Amino acid sequence: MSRHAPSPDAAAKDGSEGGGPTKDTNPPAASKPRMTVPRFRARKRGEPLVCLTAYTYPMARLLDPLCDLLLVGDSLAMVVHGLDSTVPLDLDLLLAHARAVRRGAETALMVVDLPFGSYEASPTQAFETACRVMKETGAQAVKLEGGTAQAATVRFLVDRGIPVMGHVGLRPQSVHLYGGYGAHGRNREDWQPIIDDAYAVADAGAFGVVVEGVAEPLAREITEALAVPVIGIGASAACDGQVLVIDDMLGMFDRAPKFVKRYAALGDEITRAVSAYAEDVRARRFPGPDQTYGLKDDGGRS
Ligand SMILES: Nc1nc(=O)c2c([nH]1)NC[C@@H]1CN(c3ccc(C(=O)N[C@@H](CCC(=O)O)C(=O)O)cc3)CN21
Ligand SMILES: CC(C)C(=O)C(=O)O
Ligand SMILES: [Mg+2]
Repeated sequence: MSRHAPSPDAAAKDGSEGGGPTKDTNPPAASKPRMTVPRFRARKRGEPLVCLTAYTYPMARLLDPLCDLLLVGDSLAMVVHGLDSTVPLDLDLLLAHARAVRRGAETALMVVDLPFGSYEASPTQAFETACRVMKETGAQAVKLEGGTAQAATVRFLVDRGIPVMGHVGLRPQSVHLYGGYGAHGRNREDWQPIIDDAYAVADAGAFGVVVEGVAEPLAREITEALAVPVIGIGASAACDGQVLVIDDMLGMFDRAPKFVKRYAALGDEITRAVSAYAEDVRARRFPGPDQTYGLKDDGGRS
């Protein structure tokens, strides 16, 4: 199976991560052709797009055959590193996770968030950061938060060959401006700036737009208006696809947003497994005979 094919390495700068030749695409799997930006864009109003975040190699391996898009989200800061928001996330830390994900992402479209402070100052700053993402991780696209205010930057990157996803509505990097992670657009008089944001990034050449934390009728209006896929998170089933933070939907993160559906309770499962291990160790039940080396000439044991 393609899952067990050798995993090509992305362009890691240092030899400590396995080196390997520089490749920007993996060989396509037999059953699932590699998702590309044009294929993704062509799914507008088609079969809904399945998207999830991934932060590590083993998780990327598991999700890749099941998803259209894997996002190395800046939610990494909160979910994996225990920070209070995405604001402090360090670019180099994100790049290291993105390189790991790239090794497990064979067919899904791989997108990496630009961290807070790494792109907002100018199109040039954004281009320099996005270049590092593309060259050092092997990602196919970047995502950045913002609408009208970032439209010139989106255009600048796309004109220079870097595919961009927009992210409008609830923008977690602006948490301190809003004072929290509340939903947006729950009153019709608040809709226009969000609609303007979505149009602005799409007109600037974004191949898709994440819409987060908005009321259903607004999500529907944006989805119907844009010519590119709208990926919702806490934004109703009206969108062209959905994205969730993987740890939230697996029940591994205890501060998951209210809009998350839990498809598993892996946190509980880990507690159960580790409790059983702890009891076994304390009772000297583990390791048992099957997990113990004997002497080579001892007969039954290996
Ligand atoms: N684990 C995780 N999942 C996410 O979806 C996610 C992150 N982290 N980090 C970055 C942002 C932050 N997100 C969040 C976080 C919390 C709520 C939430 O609980 N909202 C409450 C209101 C809270 C408030 O008013 O401050 C709600 O009822 O919608 C929503 C989105 C979405 N993103
Ligand atoms: C959930 C999504 C859209 C995201 O931006 C993230 O995980 O950082
Ligand atoms: Mg993000």
